[in-house]
Amino acid sequence: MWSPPPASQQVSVTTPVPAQSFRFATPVLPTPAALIAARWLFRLLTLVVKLPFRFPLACASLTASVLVWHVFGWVALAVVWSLVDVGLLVWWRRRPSTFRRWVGLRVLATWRWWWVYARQWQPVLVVAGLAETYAERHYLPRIRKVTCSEWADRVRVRLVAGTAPVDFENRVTELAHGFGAASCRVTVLGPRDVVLEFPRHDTLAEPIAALDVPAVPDLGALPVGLQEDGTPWRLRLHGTHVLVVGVTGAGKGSVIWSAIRAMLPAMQAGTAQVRAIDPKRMELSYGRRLFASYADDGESAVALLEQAVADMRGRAERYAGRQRAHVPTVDDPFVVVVLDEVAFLTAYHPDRDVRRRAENAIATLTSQGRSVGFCVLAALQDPRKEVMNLRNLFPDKIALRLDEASQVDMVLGEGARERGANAHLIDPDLPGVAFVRVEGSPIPVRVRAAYVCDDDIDAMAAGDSSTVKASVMEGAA
Ligand SMILES: Nc1ncnc2c1ncn2[C@@H]1O[C@H](COP(=O)(O)OP(=O)(O)OP(=O)(O)O)[C@@H](O)[C@H]1O
Repeated sequence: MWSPPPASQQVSVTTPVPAQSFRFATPVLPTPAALIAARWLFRLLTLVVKLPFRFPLACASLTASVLVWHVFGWVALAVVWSLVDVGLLVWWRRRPSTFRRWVGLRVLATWRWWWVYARQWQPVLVVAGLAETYAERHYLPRIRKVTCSEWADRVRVRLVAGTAPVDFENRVTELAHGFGAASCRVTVLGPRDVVLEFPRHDTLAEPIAALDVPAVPDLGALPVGLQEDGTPWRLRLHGTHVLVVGVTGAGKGSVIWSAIRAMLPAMQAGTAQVRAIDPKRMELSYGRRLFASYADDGESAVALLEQAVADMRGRAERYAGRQRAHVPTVDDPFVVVVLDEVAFLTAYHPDRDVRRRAENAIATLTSQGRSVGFCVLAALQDPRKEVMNLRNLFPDKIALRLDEASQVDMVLGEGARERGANAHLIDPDLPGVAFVRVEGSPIPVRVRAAYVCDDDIDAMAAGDSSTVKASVMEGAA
């Protein structure tokens, strides 16, 4: 006997008809072989046309070689190439730096483009989640160019339309590991145009000796060390406040001393002065003679801070309605209050009154001192709010080696760790290495402070010592 199919038995007459009751499937048609061949031919032609633009030197050499061989024979070709080789050898011996720039680094870039990036591009990007899919087709960001500098590879990338550079910024760790580099930095050049920078070796692995003292210090850009790309790391003090954060032994002292050293001629001329607070009595006491005032216990530190606040207010009153910016002079010097281990005053001091007064004074100086020529340069081990709730009053921060990953964003601002500022992973054997944000760029830069040893501080304190004089002359040159 006939019985209805089981499915129809389950559907009641009142059940609404689902929207998907009819499904249209895209018909699958076999692509004609001629079309596939035409497509491959088109690709080949595009490659042939693009090749001379991409590798002009290699294509020109190949074409010239073929012509010489065709017209004059293989002996002539061998002679020409021997002469070229001798020429290159002479160039390399006589001008190694230009040879390296024009030949060495270009050959290296071609090799790295092919061996490291082109070969591994697809797997690394797919696994890192940077490949996009739309209408069942896969889209990959495209490598436009690979160039090499002395220390890093720069891979210029064209993004897939509809994606953003932040996708790459959030995957810097995956990219660095994927391409066998220690780190990866993303720089945005324009719409859909980014550069990925992969260091080939650590340029900051060796300690940097104390830098030459500049003859005329620029208080807005004091040389205190080197950036990862080998250019000077310049620290701005005039018009800002700086917080240096790092665990014990991270090298906070080297940042402070490098800044003081770079200001030395201005201090000697009387247009800048340093007032130092040194609760540990280990860091700044050594160069005590250099400072306009010095304090090493709670009471005297608070007195020093309150005096700075009073001086700042006096200056602000004089300037009111007459002058909007501070220009360092002997009468109105630029004042830097250096505070080693600021948490001693704001969190650890047993006297509550000292803590409260210190916090008030630091907050007043950092919120009102910039425009009248007062700067606070403070060092701190633990950046958590319970220890130091004034950290947001410091516009510029330096992250030396930190204890925990979560502290990176506390110091350098949100997103810094995602953009590659792995301050918690800095090698303990590299004191003085830090991440900073330089003006005008959201990308953290890796830097290393120069190490100012006790002899350098002695020479600085002596003032007229030959060491400092010599470096002043070199700086001027
Ligand atoms: N820039 C640097 N380059 C090379 N070595 C450095 C550098 N800075 C510091 N060091 C070395 O690391 C040691 C510790 O540095 P430093 O005292 O400056 O650290 P710190 O962060 O101030 O530590 P703490 O908070 O305990 O005072 C120094 O004695 C020195 O040997």
